[in-house]
Formats: sequence, C-alpha cells, structure tokens
Amino acid sequence: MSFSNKVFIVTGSARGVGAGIAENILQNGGRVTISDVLNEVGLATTDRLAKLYGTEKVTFIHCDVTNQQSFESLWSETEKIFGSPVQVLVNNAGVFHNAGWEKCIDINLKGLMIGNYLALDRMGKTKGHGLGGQVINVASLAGFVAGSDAISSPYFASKAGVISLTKSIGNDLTLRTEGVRVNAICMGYTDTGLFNKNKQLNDQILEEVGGTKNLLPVSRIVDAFQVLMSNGKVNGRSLCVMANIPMWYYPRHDRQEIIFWACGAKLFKRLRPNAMVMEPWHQAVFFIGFQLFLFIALQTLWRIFF
Ligand SMILES: NC(=O)C1=CN([C@@H]2O[C@H](COP(=O)(O)OP(=O)(O)OC[C@H]3O[C@@H](n4cnc5c(N)ncnc54)[C@H](O)[C@@H]3O)[C@@H](O)[C@H]2O)C=CC1
Ligand SMILES: CCCCC/C=C\C=C\C(=O)C/C=C\C/C=C\CCCC(=O)O
Repeated sequence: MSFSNKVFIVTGSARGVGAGIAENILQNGGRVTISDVLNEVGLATTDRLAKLYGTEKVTFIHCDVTNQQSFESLWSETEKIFGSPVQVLVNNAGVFHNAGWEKCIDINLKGLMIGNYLALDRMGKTKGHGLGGQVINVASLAGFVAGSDAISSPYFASKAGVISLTKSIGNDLTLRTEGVRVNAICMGYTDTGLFNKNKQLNDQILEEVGGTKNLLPVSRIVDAFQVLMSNGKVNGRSLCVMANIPMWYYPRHDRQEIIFWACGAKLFKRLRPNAMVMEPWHQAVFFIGFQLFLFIALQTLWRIFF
C-alpha cells in the first residue's frame, strides 16, 4: 500500500514493534515521527532510517505518552516539521508489569487514552483539521485472556482496557462526526526487547502456562498494521495475530454474547425458579445442550431438504 507522503506518528518507536512499523511506513512512501522516552535509542533508529529513506521523511521527537503536554507538543512539532497534518497515530508505547503496576496502567492505558483523545481533537471534523484519519492501538492477546498470576495482572488489565476503549471510541457515531477510525492490534508473544529482556524467566513461564513456543516476528505485526491501513472500512475492531495461522478479527458486538448467556439464565429460571445464581457448571450444560440442539436441528433440516 502506498502512503504517498502521509504523515504518521508512532509512539514508543525507538525499537521493537514501533520501529518495525515506522520502517514499513517509510518503505511505503510515508513520513513518520519516531517518538520515545529513550532519546539515544530513538535517535540511533532515526539516523539509520534517515540514511535509508531520506532525512526529510523521518524525525525523532522525545515524548512521554503519560504527559498530556508532551503528547500535544509531539503532535504540533510533527506538523511543523513536515508541514502537513498528521493523518495516522499508532499508539504503540508500552511496558510490562515489571515496571510497576501504576506505571504499567499509566503508560499502557492512560497514555493511550491521551493519544486517542488528542487524535480526535486534532484530526476530527469538529475541532481538528477535518481530514479525518486513523488511530491504531497496539493492544495484545493478553487483553482477552486471564494472566497466570497476580503480579502480571496489571499488564493484562491494561490491555483489556485498550481493547474496550478501542471498541467504544471506534463507533459509527465517532466515524460519522469526526471521520476518525480506531482499531487495535492484538498479538501474542512477539520477538522484541520487551519479551527478550527476561528471556530465561519468560521461557520458563511460557512453559508453565503452555503458551506457544513460536514467537511472532515483528514483521507479522507490521503485516497486521498494513491490513488495518488498507482496509478502509473496519472500525472499533481488534485484529488478532497468532503464530502460524491467518489473522482474524475478534467479534465486535460482545452484546450478542451477553444475550446468549441471558437466554441461558432465562431457561435456567424455568428449571430452578428459586435459584439465585446460574453456576459455571450449569452454564457448561447449557452450552453443550445448545450445541447439541443446533446439531440435531441442522441434521433434521438436511434430511427434509436433501
Ligand atoms: N513483545 C511482546 O511479546 C508483545 C508486545 N505487545 C505490545 O507491543 C507494544 C510494543 O512492545 P515491544 O516492541 O515488544 O516492546 P519494546 O520495549 O521493545 O518497545 C516499547 C517502547 O515503548 C517505549 N516506552 C515506554 N514507556 C514510554 C512512555 N512513557 N512514553 C513513550 N514511550 C515509552 C519504550 O522505551 C520502548 O522503546 C507494547 O504496547 C506491548 O505491550 C503486545 C503483545 C506482545
Ligand atoms: C509470560 C511473560 C512473558 C513476558 C513477555 C513480555 C511481553 C509480553 C507481552 C504480551 O502482550 C503477551 C501476549 C499475549 C499473552 C496472552 C495470550 C497468548 C496466547 C497465545 C499464545 O500462546 O501465544
């Protein structure tokens, strides 16, 4: 996909996934601001990319995503340097729980919210340049599953928050009124510094929780970024990326799931009118019963019509 001089901001892009996405933007003719709290690493990455793709295409700006002012000046500086409005924000900056739970929530969730609201303000039709644009939030499969212990729970919770935020901000009304689409990338374990910092420990944990041994290469996350950039319709979606299988979109309307379980509870009320709660094993019976019902109904229809 050609980005023909489009201006992008990628947060936390001094290294890892963010640096991979920034390079892909340049390879496709876009312009990008690399931003991070790591000045030295950020400048080194920017130098390397500037030599390959041109100094006018890439710049580095220090930004701590947890700081509103810092984010605002990242945006304004980017537009000043490139002389064009920003059209895509990739909220990629993140830390694992070993940074401390408050920092983890601050960077992964609060920082990302600052980015999302700023993007609506600056790119939207109501207050911003009005051209609209895209926000891509880097979440994780961790946002859908349970963590393995209390210590890692802030990381899992922060990513669940990102997925929820993406679903809610990326709605039809925002798209109509602001012209901004918001989607998320949810990948499994990926081969970057964040993962490899405690590789021995992480491999051991992965062994225990039975996680995949196949780390995703950064190039797969870059592919996911390309998929979201080239699909002009998706909004409020989470694109899931796992090793060795095609990417897939997590269903957008979780409401259907609530309706399904509420129907189960209604049926349960008929069987046990005085029960206060439908226990998980009741739910399991309902689920299996529902599958059996579907199977028999389909078989009967098949016999009638064929
Ligand atoms: N590596 C993995 O297994 C997975 C990573 N992710 C997510 O992908 C994103 C990128 O992670 P990686 O590239 O793996 O890690 P990384 O550690 O290589 O890159 C993260 C970058 O964010 C920067 N950063 C941290 N705090 C910041 C702040 N306050 N303001 C601005 N930048 C800040 C770091 O300096 C670093 O350069 C993160 O959001 C992470 O949660 C999601 C799933 C799996
Ligand atoms: C177990 C600790 C490893 C530390 C790795 C560092 C960063 C990891 C970041 C993540 O976001 C983890 C991503 C996904 C976890 C959730 C489910 C994975 C299920 C699929 C699989 O087995 O790969």
